[in-house]
Amino acid sequence: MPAQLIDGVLLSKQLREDIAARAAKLTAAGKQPGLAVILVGEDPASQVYVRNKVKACGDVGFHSVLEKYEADLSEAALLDRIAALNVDPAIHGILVQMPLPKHIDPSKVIEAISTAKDVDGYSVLSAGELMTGLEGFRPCTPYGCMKLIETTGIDLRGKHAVVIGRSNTVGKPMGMLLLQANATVTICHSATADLGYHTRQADVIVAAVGRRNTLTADMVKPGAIVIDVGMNRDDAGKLCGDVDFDGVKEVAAHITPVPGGVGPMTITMLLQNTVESAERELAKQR
Ligand SMILES: Nc1nc(=O)c2c([nH]1)NC[C@@H]1CN(c3ccc(C(=O)N[C@@H](CCC(=O)O)C(=O)O)cc3)C=[N+]21
Repeated sequence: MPAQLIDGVLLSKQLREDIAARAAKLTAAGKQPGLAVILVGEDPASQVYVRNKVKACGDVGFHSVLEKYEADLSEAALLDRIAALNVDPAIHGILVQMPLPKHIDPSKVIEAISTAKDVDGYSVLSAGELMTGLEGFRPCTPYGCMKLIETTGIDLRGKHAVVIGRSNTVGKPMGMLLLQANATVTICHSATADLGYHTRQADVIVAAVGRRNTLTADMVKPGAIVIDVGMNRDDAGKLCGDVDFDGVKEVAAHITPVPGGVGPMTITMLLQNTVESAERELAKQR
């Protein structure tokens, strides 16, 4: 296959070694990094994700707590738990797994998390910090995508990057990070008239739609970098991304697989944000 595989498992392993070393230092200084993960309801996919996050914490020497609640937990009770975790000195990151049950307003919940512990980077303030280039937590998935792109050694300055998808958690922050790296950025979405017209001009394509086969080989310029954020199931029930991997790998120069690409990096950047949060906390005390 002409395209080189960008291996998110390998990169995660390398980055997690550094995170573990930083965690060990913090622990020795009496400030072991701590992550609280809150899951409301029994969504089976969410159960798997939060278990992976908690396991990853253990692997790098973090303290972690997994709080599981029934789907009928009240919004007020959830907000109370967040208020307690906000002032818990053993906790440096708070992650409320999305999606939440319908009777809970996700935006109220996200904004209740102390900005200093918003390791998902989902709050309005974190979004503003990203947009204005201030220090703060970057959303884990787009942040991980940037790290994956960096491994190619290709400088994004002056390159044309096309993001497919405009969600608050991936598409929009992805556009901002690419812009900060001096790329020329186009954000495409469901109302884009001719998606292929845009993607064929792209040096970098980030597909974050949630629909398989959104990006096919005829839509890709030879030599492009293709990052696949999608998490879908094919007809056989196998995990697949938004990109027609088998076709696109013959055209692109670099491509991420699903699984083994963006997914593991999302968790790695969550760990990185959490260790950074603990480091900032320690620096404040000194
Ligand atoms: N507050 C919040 N923060 C999140 O970061 C968040 C969330 N809610 N809700 C759901 C999405 C989804 N997400 C994934 C993370 C890792 C993998 C991952 O590790 N995927 C593996 C495969 C896992 C498998 O085999 O199922 C891979 O791509 O190789 C997937 C999905 C984080 N999310």
